[in-house]
Amino acid sequence: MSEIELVDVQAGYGRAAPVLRGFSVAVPAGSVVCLVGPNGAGKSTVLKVASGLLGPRSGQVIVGGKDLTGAGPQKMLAAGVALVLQGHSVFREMTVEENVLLGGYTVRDRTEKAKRAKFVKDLFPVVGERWNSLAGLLSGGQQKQVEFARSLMVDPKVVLLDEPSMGLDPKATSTIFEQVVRMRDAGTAVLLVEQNARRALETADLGCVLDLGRVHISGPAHELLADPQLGELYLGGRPAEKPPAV
Ligand SMILES: Nc1ncnc2c1ncn2[C@@H]1O[C@H](COP(=O)(O)OP(=O)(O)OP(=O)(O)O)[C@@H](O)[C@H]1O
Repeated sequence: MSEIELVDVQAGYGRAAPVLRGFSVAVPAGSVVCLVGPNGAGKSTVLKVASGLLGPRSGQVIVGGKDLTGAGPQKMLAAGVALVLQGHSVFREMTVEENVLLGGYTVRDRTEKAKRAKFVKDLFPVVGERWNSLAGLLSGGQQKQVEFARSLMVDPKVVLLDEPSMGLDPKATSTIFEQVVRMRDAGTAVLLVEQNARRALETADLGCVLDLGRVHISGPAHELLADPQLGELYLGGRPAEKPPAV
C-alpha cells in the first residue's frame, strides 16, 4: 500500500496558471521516492500539496488509504505526514535537545516522548552526541540531521524532504543521503526533492521526473539513472560517457 498518494493533482498559486497539471505520484511504505526535474517544474509545489500547505484545485491527496484532500498542515501532520523544509530551520540559540523536543510538542505522553527521543538519538548518533550543544554550533550537515530527528519525533509514516543536501559539501551530502536510507530502513516512507538529482536517484528506490507540471517518466530509480536521454536532459549528462572513437 502507498503511504501517501497524489492523484491527478492540479495546483498553483493565486490566479496564475496551474503549476501542477494532472500530477500523480505514490510513495509505497518502506521506500524512498525521488522527484527530479528542471528548475521551476513544480517539485517544491508537490511537497506543499503533500504537506497540506497548498490545497489542490482538483485531484486527490490520499494518506494511508484515506482521502485527506484539502486538509491543512496540522491535519496532515496528525495523519502522519511530516515536512522538512529547504534550507536550515534549526533554532540556533537553542540546544539540540530543545530543537528535537519541539518536534514532539504534540506528543502528550511523556514516556512516548522519551521513547521517541531515544529512537532519534540512536538513529542519528551525532544528534545524541551533541544533545546539549547549541544547535548553531553544529555544521550544516549536522543541523540537517537535527531537523530529520525533529521531524521523526511524531513517528510519521511519511517524511517529505525538500532539497536536504542544499548548501552542503559532498561529504556532508553523502552523510545526509545515508541518513535518508536509515530513515527508510526504520520504516518511514520518504518523498524527496533534490537538485542533486543523480545522487538522489542513487539513494532512491523509485524516481519520478516532473516536467511542465506532469510526470514525464517514472520507474525504478536505477532504470532512470541508466536512461541516456534522461541523463542528458535532467541529470547533467550521461552516466558513463564512452570514450570518443579514434
Ligand atoms: N508562493 C508562490 N507564489 C507564486 N508562485 C510561486 C510560489 N511558489 C512557487 N511559485 C511558482 O511555481 C512554479 C514552480 O515552483 P516550484 O518551487 O514548485 O518549482 P521547483 O521545481 O521546486 O523549482 P526549483 O528546482 O527551482 O526549486 C514556479 O514558476 C514558481 O515561480
